[in-house]
Amino acid sequence: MIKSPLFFSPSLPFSKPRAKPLLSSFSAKSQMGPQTLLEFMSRPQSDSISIGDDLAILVTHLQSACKRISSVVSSPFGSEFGRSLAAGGDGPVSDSGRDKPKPLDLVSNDIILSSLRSSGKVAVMASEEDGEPVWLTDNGPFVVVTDPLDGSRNIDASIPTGTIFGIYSRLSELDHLPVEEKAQLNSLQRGTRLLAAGYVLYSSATILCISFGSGTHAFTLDHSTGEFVLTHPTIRIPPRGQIYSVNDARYFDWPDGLRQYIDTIRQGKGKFPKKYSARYICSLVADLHRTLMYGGVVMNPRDHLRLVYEANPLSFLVEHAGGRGSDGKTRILSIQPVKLHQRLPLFMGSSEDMHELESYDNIQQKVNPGYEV
Ligand SMILES: O=P(O)(O)OC[C@H]1O[C@](O)(COP(=O)(O)O)[C@@H](O)[C@@H]1O
Repeated sequence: MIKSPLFFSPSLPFSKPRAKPLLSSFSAKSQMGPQTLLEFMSRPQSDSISIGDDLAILVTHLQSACKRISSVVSSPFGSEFGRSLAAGGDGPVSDSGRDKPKPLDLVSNDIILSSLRSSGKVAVMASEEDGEPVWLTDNGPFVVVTDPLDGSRNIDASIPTGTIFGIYSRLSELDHLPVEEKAQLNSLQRGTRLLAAGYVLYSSATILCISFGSGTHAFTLDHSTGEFVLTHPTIRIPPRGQIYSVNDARYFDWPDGLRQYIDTIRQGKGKFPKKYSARYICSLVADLHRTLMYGGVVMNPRDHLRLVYEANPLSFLVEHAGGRGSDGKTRILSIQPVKLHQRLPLFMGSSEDMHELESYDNIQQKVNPGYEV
């Protein structure tokens, strides 16, 4: 049974979540209305997987953090508003080859960090916004990897953005190591070890998509109650789509294999004899969400996206929806990370489309002239 309170008070200005005391109170089937995320977590996922109280508490804190981020990104007062909500405000970030962060990235990072800290369940958080992982508490059972606000380069144009997260068990066999070392090693676990992963899409709707290792499920934020409610149970990505998603202004920097693949499916000459359409938002969570719904492939063929907190959590979701995530040669989840901000090409999508794409062999873009937009 859960002993600690499930909700910390996010004091949202526009919608107040109805605080409910304990996860155990959700174990009975909801009598009215759609199933909330809390109710969902109180049920066994499958014969082999049930979500323990500790993990449910952590996810509850994470979803509260994402509701706050949702308010921040949609606020007319922008980052000033976000700054006042965030626990620690912004601050200097060391550059270890990462892109220059925008203010709302930092605000979102602070919100996530503060929610993980107050959950009491997280030993270490590794974020896109921090040069090194942050150690939180020695006996926290979990490790969280996150990109707090992906796609923020487009935020001034109100393009959808997203939070990405992955949850691992803390490796207790490393407990004796110095803090910096165990923080690093805990954060560099292979994707196959993920316990859960998810994203939150901030778009016309705020959607939390999550997998605990048995199916991928999406919940939509009901602004009238402040609850995420189950709207897309057990998502199955269609085995074939008719959409490819890539920044094809880079066509002339692509290797032959990728060009041939795109040329072929555009003309309807691939294994699926229909002409494909292109869709590219340039916001990874939004492009992936559409791909999960409609099928097809979403890709960034150059070494740009990060293995630990982008490719792994998203590939976990795709695999549990019946699709595939790859770097063009290797299954993403099987790659051993060697550094926190490691970048790689990323291809995800419908199983048959991915199979066809990977059969072209030479699809990873090695040329990178340093694009400015
Ligand atoms: O410039 P490209 O290669 O099209 O990359 C776009 C991708 O970069 C991202 O913006 C992430 O990169 P940043 O973290 O540098 O913003 C994704 O959301 C998007 O899919």
